[in-house]
Amino acid sequence: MQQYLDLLHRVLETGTAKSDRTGTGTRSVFGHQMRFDLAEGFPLVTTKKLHTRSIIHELLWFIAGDTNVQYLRDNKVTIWDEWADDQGNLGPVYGKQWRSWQCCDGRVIDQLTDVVEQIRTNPDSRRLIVTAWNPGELEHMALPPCHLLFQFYVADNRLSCQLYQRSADVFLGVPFNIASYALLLLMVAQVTGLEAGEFVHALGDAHLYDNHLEQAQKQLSREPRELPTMELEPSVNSLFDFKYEHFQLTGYDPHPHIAAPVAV
Ligand SMILES: Nc1nc(=O)c2c([nH]1)NC[C@@H]1CN(c3ccc(C(=O)N[C@@H](CCC(=O)O)C(=O)O)cc3)CN21
Ligand SMILES: O=c1ccn([C@H]2C[C@H](O)[C@@H](COP(=O)(O)O)O2)c(=O)[nH]1
Repeated sequence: MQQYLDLLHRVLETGTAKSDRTGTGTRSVFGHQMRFDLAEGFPLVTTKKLHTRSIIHELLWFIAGDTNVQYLRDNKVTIWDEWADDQGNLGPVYGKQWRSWQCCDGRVIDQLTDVVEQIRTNPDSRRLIVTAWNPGELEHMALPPCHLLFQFYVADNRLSCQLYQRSADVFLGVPFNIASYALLLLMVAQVTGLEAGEFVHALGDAHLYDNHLEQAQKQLSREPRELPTMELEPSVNSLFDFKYEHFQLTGYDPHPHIAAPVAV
């Protein structure tokens, strides 16, 4: 995961001090690209231990179209708790926009179902896009989407995916985001009968919060290790049939976890 360490290094060395909505303060750079070839292994940060259970459950929860944290709580995933209201609702966040985007003429669009169908039937399309940035609904969301638009691309029987992330918490959020989209790419590749190609990650405001700087330095002092392998149950042929038990991670041997406070 040299790509990730390069990003940490760039933000630490060249980032501009910038205030932010949470009042924490950040070091920030604007515009960064990372590329991960899934043939080289599953891109899970090895310089600190990541909680893959949270990453998998969060992705299954997005794909199910769910926007209430109850499913996450039932599975002991707490990463969205700070943003939920007292009923556990987050408003029309990712799950709603991916699976049931509401049009003003009353139609409801299932972008995920549509994009999988388009990859199968029209793989050369340059419109293989899912977007969560719904300006008409932003004010009702607990947090406007950070990973807000992704595009698929098929060439040489390989499926690639590029994500645009407007705002990136480099220490806590980004390792989750990379693993989550790499997993989504593996899942969509399997159900469309393609090989997984590259995950391309484009960042807008890429920042380290001021209370994550020591933790970032600590990671940079560690030697990256070999990437693990993620295997999916091969009999699953619909994106909506994946369950937690269908994912098997092997060969993950990270350095110890590094705790950091999340900016709310
Ligand atoms: N400031 C901020 N950063 C984020 O990354 C973020 C938000 N806010 N708000 C919405 C979601 C929630 N996400 C989060 C929230 C918390 C962790 C976190 O605390 N991670 C710890 C513990 C992991 C766990 O409990 O599973 C970590 O060490 O990775 C990660 C992603 C990503 N998003
Ligand atoms: O998937 C995610 C979700 C959120 N983040 C981070 C990026 C920012 O630090 C905050 C959001 O604050 P804004 O003021 O709305 O930009 O959450 C992330 O990195 N990844």
